[in-house]
Amino acid sequence: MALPWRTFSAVSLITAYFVTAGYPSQWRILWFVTNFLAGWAVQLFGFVIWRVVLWPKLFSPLIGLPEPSGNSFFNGQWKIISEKTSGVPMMEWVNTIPHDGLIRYQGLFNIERVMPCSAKALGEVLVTKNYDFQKPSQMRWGLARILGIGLLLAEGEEHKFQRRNLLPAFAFRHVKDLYATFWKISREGVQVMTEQILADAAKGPVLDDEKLPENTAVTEVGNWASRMTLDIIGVAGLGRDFNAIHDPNNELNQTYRTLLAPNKQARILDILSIILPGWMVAKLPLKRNGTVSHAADFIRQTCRALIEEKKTKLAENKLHDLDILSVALESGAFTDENLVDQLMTFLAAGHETTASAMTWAIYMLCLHQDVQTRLRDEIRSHLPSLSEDTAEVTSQEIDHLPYLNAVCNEVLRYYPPAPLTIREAAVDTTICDHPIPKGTRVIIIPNAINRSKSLWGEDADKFNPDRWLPKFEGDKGAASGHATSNYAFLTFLHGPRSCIGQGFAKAEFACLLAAWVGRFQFEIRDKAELDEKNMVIKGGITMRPANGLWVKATVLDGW
Ligand code: HEM
Repeated sequence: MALPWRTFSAVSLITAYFVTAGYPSQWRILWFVTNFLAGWAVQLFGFVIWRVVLWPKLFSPLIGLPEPSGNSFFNGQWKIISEKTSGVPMMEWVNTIPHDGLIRYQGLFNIERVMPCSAKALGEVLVTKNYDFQKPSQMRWGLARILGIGLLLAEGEEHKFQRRNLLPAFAFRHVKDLYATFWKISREGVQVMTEQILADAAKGPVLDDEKLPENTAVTEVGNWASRMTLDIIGVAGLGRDFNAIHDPNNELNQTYRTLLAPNKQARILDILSIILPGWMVAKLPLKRNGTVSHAADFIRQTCRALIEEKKTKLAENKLHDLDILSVALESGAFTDENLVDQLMTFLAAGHETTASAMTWAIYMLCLHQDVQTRLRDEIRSHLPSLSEDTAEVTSQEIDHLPYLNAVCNEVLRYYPPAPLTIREAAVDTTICDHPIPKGTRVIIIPNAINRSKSLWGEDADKFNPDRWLPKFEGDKGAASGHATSNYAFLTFLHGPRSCIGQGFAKAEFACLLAAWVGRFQFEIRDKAELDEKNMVIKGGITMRPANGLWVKATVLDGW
């Protein structure tokens, strides 16, 4: 729906030129400007009538696809979409609107969106016709400032090249050697968290006149999770300890917190980018644009310095590190600037997502105390105590804890950290034989698909880690949570644009969760949040509790 401002300007210029050609020279500039503006206004009016009314209501080939009822005349379902968390209205639509794999809905200015909902439709968009569907240029512009044009934002041949050359760094044979690092940093994080909780508990553990049990304090877990995942991606991804665990004021940590904090101006810029080109939005004189530029410069500089360090080591033949950057650097496939873009991508894509998963895991364990106890029993009886400073864990030990993996998978299904993602048809194409015109927005919504009853069964809406455990010897369905298709679990997407860091993230998440649950007992601070409907969620690229997740954490003895 981006405004064709170049065409409008060209047509207005040409029209104004010819219309005013015979005017006396003293009036000519005034009439030229008036004609130019009038030309723009007429075209804009025509464009709005065509795009907002005529196309979506009378001409679009998408008319006739199942859609939610109660559209507003000009803004479709925008009110409900903007009020609720990303993907939440679609969670209801996917289960209540009868469909053959596609649902159409309209957003702001009736812009049409298509949501693939069946395994066949998702398979076409994500795998067989993957390169027919690209990330919209407006979205790429916005994100490229913080992520660089790394793997996440590259398209077509450039994407294929980058993916091929980065895949070895994320292969299991490589990631399995990183488990020891994940465990070491998880243990370090839990030690610092333990000290803080015991210190707060010693100050007088009182919450709204309620006396807390011994060794218990109130803490916000999202912040701890972000600091630990930032240090993990630092060491295991880039070979640098950012020290965010020990220093909450660490500049990189603060930079990401500022970028990701809910912000009115950021929301305005997002909405403007629906109609204006990305570069124009980035130049608007708003404070938020300055903050983003400043943050992006700092992140870019940090990444550049890291690459310089590694290159020096490589030149001196001293590069034997296991981190992802070292493997990518040794491949020799990337220029320095391209590596900077990749690092910026790994930093952002690789820490907030796992921190979101950790936050939702703790929330779910607060709501399901039986799951928390059962998980702790498994962890304490199979993994070395955190007090053993030199104890290491291997991929074998972590990957063979059935309940730990079941809980991790169920959290990732139930609260996917990236709730939705957007594609745009780059050519006229089809999904499930239905024509999809070039430019159509296709919205892939893990938040909705992961809870689709037609794919998961009637209990799709229930948090139940047991669905990931075998029901009998040799039960192959356990690996996919007993869903009817692999496409039912969309948390990391599928196909050539699926999350390249999936194996890394799952291992990191399992290590962190095991260390936290082995050491602490968690209870929700605000009892109202025991009802999920009362949990206010901040949507966006990743999904988190809007006001943080505040819990009562008790340091437990004996492990
Ligand atoms: C629980 C944690 C994570 C989740 C839920 C997650 C989810 C996703 C999703 C949904 C995508 C596809 C986005 C799109 O195409 O619109 C993606 C892509 C990507 N992720 Fe992750 N991610 C996680 C962790 C990580 C980690 C730890 C790394 C790096 C170390 C990483 C690196 C990437 C990269 C580079 C891409 C782009 C892949 C491509 O386009 O070829 N992610 N991730």
